[in-house]
Amino acid sequence: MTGQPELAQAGVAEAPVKLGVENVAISYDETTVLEGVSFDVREHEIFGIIGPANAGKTSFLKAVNRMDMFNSSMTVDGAIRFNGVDVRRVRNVYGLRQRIGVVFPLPVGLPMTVYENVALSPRLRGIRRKADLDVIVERCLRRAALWDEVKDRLDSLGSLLSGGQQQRLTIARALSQEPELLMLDEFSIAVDPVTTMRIEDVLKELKQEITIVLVTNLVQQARRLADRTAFFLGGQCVEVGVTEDLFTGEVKDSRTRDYVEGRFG
Ligand SMILES: Nc1ncnc2c1ncn2[C@@H]1O[C@H](COP(=O)(O)OP(=O)(O)OP(=O)(O)O)[C@@H](O)[C@H]1O
Repeated sequence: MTGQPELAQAGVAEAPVKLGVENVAISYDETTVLEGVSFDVREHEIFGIIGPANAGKTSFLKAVNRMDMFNSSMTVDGAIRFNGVDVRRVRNVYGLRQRIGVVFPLPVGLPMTVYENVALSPRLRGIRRKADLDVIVERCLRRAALWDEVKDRLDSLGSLLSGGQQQRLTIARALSQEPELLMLDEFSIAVDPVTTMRIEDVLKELKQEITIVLVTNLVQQARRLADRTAFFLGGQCVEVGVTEDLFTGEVKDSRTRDYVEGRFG
């Protein structure tokens, strides 16, 4: 757990806890891939999670989003509280997922047009007027730094866009849910550096409105964006700290310094 001075330094001290993680362990069948993970993500914080492959980062996001429901081999122990309520006690998982948007590394385009990909969620929320949907679709596509490239082909299938465009479409789709918490898993894997920077700018703006958990293999991306960062390694959360501290050597565990300095991973 992080102490209050750290929170104050990261500028998130006063914010309520959005995601409370307590002693979480995740296993697939008999194999434990993550254990003993505890931290709080505060409202309007960008909370980074860094760590090498197989550290358990994606599994953690899946547990928050209750994907264990669809994978009988996946077991989650401990508590993950969203707005104070354990996600495993939430009956309406569909409703939970509306409030927690997730963008996974490889784009998963729904077999729909660009427009419908983004309009689907607002429609399901009951927004029917075309003019209202148009405004939402444009806003989400602009925020995902995609509007200029697709504004003349909104009726094309999303699957016909390039890989990087599809990735941005998944971001636009996640934003169209108006989530309270947005979790991004290596969103820039298929996106060029210029577009990555544009999306990073959007995330900085978005944190005024929502909370963001950012899993990234790019440690400098965590440095640019995250208020606090957790370092996962080999299925454990080695430490949580103010991001800038982790990059200036003020670490509790020397493995964190070695990782951010590129000595392994
Ligand atoms: N559905 C699954 N069934 C069985 N094992 C899994 C499953 N998903 C992940 N694992 C295992 O869990 C461990 C952690 O994987 P996870 O994807 O959570 O790590 P990660 O830190 O996100 O890695 P990367 O950066 O490579 O995406 C790995 O050993 C992986 O093989």
